Amino acid sequence: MINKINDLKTILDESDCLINAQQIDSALDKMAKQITTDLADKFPLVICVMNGGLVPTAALLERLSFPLELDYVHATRYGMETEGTTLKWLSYPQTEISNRDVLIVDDIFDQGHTLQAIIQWFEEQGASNVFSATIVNKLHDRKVDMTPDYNGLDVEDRFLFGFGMDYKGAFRNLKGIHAVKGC
Ligand SMILES: O=P(O)(O)OC[C@H]1O[C@H](OP(=O)(O)OP(=O)(O)O)[C@H](O)[C@@H]1O
Ligand SMILES: Nc1nc2[nH]cnc2c(=O)[nH]1
Repeated sequence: MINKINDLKTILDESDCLINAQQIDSALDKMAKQITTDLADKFPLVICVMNGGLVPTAALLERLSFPLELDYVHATRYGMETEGTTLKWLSYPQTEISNRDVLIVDDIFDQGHTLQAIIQWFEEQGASNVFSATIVNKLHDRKVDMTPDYNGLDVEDRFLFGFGMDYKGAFRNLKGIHAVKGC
């Protein structure tokens, strides 16, 4: 365990902080304004995509002051790895979805397979509209054929952690977004 903690400290020390807490805050403020304009009268069902969506969802929710409901899905494509594989669903929402306006919140839009599959599932359950929001969009050309309705910031194509995103399970708690040295 001591070795693991020391390794993680080295990863953090050697990382590059690409986006700081203030930049995230102002991106969230802008997203919340747009979301309020679009959804304030729709009593949306906000869906947190666990685990990475936990911190972003909480940060977004405290900026939304209209009636909404909250639920979550737990789906993972990366697990403890830095390369994604097939999406594993670990938990489905309990709230009735048909005829609801749904807003899915996640930390990152990377290749987009996770968000695309989750949106498709909600559409199949009869949601009236499915919107999606991510804090960061990674810039590369390996994407699915869709983009989130709301995105905070674009970021370079490196392995990221912080503000919900993990490095081998750690660092979801960081206020900024960091990139692993050399990745
Ligand atoms: O756009 P994609 O290439 O599909 O990747 C994005 C997804 O990857 C991460 O989840 P992960 O599978 O690591 O699970 P986690 O949320 O528990 O970290 C992240 O939280 C997104 O849900
Ligand atoms: N932690 C983390 N999860 C991801 N899922 C997809 N891309 C990333 C990334 O860069 N970092």
